[in-house]
Amino acid sequence: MSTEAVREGGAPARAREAQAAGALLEAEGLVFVREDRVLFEDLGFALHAGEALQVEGPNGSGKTTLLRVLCGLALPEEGEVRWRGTDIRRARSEYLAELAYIGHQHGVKGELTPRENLAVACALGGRRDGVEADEALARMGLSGYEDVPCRTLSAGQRRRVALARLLLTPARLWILDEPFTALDRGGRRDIERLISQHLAQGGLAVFTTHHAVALDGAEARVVHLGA
Ligand SMILES: Nc1ncnc2c1ncn2[C@@H]1O[C@H](COP(=O)(O)OP(=O)(O)OP(=O)(O)O)[C@@H](O)[C@H]1O
Repeated sequence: MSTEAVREGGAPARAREAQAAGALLEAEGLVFVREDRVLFEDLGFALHAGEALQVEGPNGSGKTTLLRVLCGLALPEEGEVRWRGTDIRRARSEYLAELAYIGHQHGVKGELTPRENLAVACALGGRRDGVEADEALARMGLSGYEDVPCRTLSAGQRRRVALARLLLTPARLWILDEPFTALDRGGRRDIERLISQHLAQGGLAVFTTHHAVALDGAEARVVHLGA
């Protein structure tokens, strides 16, 4: 059985206090059991505007599962996730309108070009004013690759296409599963800056990673899963 420790986050009472103080994303008393194995239990935290949460733990400890619970894609045995004080199961469409989720499988379509992938993402998830797709691709180091099929790009370049969506999305909450995977050092730094800017503008971010992360002007709180 996996054990779970929460370095930051904690008791339901603390989550309720944080809500009173204006927390946007709250988890309270989350329990998730997979085939008799407790991945996490009594897990809670509260995130305010401008705050980030880093989910750490060894392979198989439940990081992706926790992100899926936070997105409403997996149901916990117990506990609830609230956005702006309302259980996400009761305010699903409002929650999804403010959420950008980039999963481990990042969803970039290989037969589409980077430009087309971003057009689809914007059609589905909305678009932030004032940023063009080509500008986002350039910022992610993809100038010159706008019109090639994504299947011809490297793993790191495809990950950059996926992350370019973050420059275009109007979403307030970013939930990112291993955003640094396959990126070189410059790419990792770009994503750290992107997350930092998002937080500075009042956004929230939850991410998993096996890397040390250096945010500018902010420090991510840490939830550690597993033994
Ligand atoms: N669809 C599924 N059906 C059954 N078991 C699953 C499923 N998805 C994940 N698991 C199991 O749940 C556990 C947690 O998986 P999860 O993907 O959340 O871990 P993780 O911490 O994200 O791992 P990694 O660091 O390898 O990405 C693992 O033991 C895994 O085998």
